Amino acid sequence: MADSFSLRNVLENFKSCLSDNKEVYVKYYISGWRELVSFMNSLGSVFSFISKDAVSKIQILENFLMGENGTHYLTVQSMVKYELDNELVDLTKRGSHPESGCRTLLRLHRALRWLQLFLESLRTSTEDSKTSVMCSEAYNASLAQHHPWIIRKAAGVAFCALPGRDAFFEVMNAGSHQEVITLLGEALPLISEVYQITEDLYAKNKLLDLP
Ligand SMILES: CCCCCCCC/C=C\CCCCCCCC(=O)N[C@@H](COP(=O)(O)O)[C@H](O)/C=C/CCCCCCCCCCCCC
Repeated sequence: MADSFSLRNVLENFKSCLSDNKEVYVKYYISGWRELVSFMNSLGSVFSFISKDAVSKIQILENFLMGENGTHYLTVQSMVKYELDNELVDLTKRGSHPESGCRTLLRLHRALRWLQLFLESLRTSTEDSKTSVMCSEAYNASLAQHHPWIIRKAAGVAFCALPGRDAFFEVMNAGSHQEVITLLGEALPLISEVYQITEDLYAKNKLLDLP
């Protein structure tokens, strides 16, 4: 299991995500995802196909942020404005901008909804709740509708390999079960706010169905 992972680090990144005027910093958004991916990697190779996809999307965004136009990628708001103003987004079908920042972040944004639902389910779970069931219910209510059959099947198989609730709480590395639950209660409003701000921005700009 990952020694360095801590739910607190995830919380800190999502806390740092929002600027005073409620813009979402790309830097902390992808740092939050990096933490989560390191956690997922510690769960075994059955999750590799998921973490590879997440890492490649994180990397695309990091490359934009570190690139010559990086100042436009400081926040999700500035990225959307820059890419739309400069016609850098494939809006209806994939073409000359297959890996725009907007479409790449949208994939992680949809996964953030899964995370929100899964963590809420964990927070309110009881001793006999099953992580595989919680994970799969969260997935079916969010990401699944954007995935083809083959990915849904593979994800279902991976969920069955999740550790039980007690082991899961242990690897979150945030103290006793009660402390983990308290921390989840602090993290969830932050994650939800980042999710909602991004959702509203994408909806306003008609970007929620980018190919
Ligand atoms: C606080 C600790 C507890 C929670 C720990 C959660 C750790 C989760 C870490 C990462 C989650 C993975 C994020 C996955 C992003 C998927 C993005 C996506 O939808 N990609 C698909 C579409 O991309 P394009 O083809 O359009 O470029 C792509 O096809 C997906 C491929 C891989 C399969 C994705 C399955 C997603 C399942 C999400 C649940 C992860 C379960 C982990 C359980 C700990």
